[in-house]
Amino acid sequence: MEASHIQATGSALFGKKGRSIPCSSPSIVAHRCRNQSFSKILAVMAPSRSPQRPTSTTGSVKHAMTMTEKILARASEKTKLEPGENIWVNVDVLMTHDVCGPGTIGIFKREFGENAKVWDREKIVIIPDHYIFTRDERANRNVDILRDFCLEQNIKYFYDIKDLGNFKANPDYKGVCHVALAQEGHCRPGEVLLGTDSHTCNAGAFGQFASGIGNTDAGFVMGTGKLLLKVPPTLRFIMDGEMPSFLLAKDLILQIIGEISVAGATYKSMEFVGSTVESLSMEERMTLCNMVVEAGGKNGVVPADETTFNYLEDKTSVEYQPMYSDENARFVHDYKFDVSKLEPLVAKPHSPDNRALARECRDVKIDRVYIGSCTGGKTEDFMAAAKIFLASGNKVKVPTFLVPATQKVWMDLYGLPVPGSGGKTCSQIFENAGCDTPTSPSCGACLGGPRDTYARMNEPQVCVSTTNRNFPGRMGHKEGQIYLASPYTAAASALTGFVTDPREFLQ
Ligand SMILES: CC(C)[C@H](C(=O)O)[C@@H](O)C(=O)O
Repeated sequence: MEASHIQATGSALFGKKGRSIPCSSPSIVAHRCRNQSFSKILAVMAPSRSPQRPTSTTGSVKHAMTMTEKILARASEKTKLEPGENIWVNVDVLMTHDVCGPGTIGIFKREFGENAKVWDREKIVIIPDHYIFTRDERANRNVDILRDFCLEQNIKYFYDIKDLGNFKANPDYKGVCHVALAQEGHCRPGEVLLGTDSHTCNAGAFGQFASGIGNTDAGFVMGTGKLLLKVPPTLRFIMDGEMPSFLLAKDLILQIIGEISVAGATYKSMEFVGSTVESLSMEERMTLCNMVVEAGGKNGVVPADETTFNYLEDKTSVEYQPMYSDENARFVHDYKFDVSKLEPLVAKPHSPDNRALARECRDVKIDRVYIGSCTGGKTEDFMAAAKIFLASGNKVKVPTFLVPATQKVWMDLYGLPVPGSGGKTCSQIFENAGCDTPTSPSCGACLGGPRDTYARMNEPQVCVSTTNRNFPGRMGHKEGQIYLASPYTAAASALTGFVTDPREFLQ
């Protein structure tokens, strides 16, 4: 098979329990390596910036490729390809949710027939998450349509919710699809994940090619497992320098989008490298990749490393093969950042590239704070907010809404001790600070939703939010004003009632 050339020197297979199998000759080496320790193999494999690291290359090294190109080459059974080429890609995972699932299913049935079977019942992941806790009948019906379809097709991964009154009574229910995909082990290096949601790019944090697609494309994938894709050229973002204690990945991506604009990466891959990126946790890498689409990017990728493999260790038993850019791969442009010099940022209304320093917006009086969504509703996002509340010891001055992304995040808020708090959980710290009680996990008011959605902006208010978009009307009211910010900045702003630089509380 042509694709085996891509697996040459320095690439590796990872499988059950995180074992890596360098595959310069896959079958032979896989066997030989079984006795090596995990850490020893990683020393050869992990994409450290040391010059000794062998880059993964194509069979011939004559045709250097970026990691995105390599993933797409493998998925299209080619040895090489060029940006701009149209290729048929074999999809590893297709994700859909309650907003786009019914449309996708409708197209699948129309094009393939009422009695057609999906291409692979184990590769389709269906996650109700958007408009869940609402009395809106059409929204409720969307979830029913997903349930009927999953039953009919015997879909293996359907994270259902039936009891809307108590999310905990639904053990299968997860919450926000992008976070659930990661937590449930569907994000794997070297694979192709397509989803009917623009923030599907979130999974690029795992070194996966992950991109949002429309319902028509998704209907086609559902029937065939394939999609015609144009190979994107790659922009590289090199982030070096020690990350100051008052910054989070949200600041990094707001910095980038402010730099290149909301159209700056249109139909391009964004590859994030550098010592700062390597130092980020998986959740922080997700925040970085999640907002790639806000710069127009087709996908974002972080090279998989020990942090990735450790995260995946207890989450998947599927074998995967990380891909890494060749040393002489072609990048359209390199953007370099000294992260040690950056400051906390916000994106002012009404565009994610309307960048400003948080400290320069101290005169902006706010009405509320929202912490949640695929971008800013993960466990570490809440831990960060709790750190600020703990440091201040004061109460919030504006209503502060907390929407955990998933059921697991919700449990973490009630179960994990916040470092340096003497054993307090996030939920206790939030209660002491006077925040609203963390609500049921879902996309919540990130994109407005039906009028009865928790924390929806039904008035023309000003909100500091850890979400991803601040377009007019995004969180409800069309005259609402949204300042996108990190969880640090959001918590600091909640404490003062103005847009606030978190250094006011962290130093
Ligand atoms: C509903 C869905 C199609 C949409 C998206 O694709 O991004 C939503 O998740 C959003 O964040 O705006």
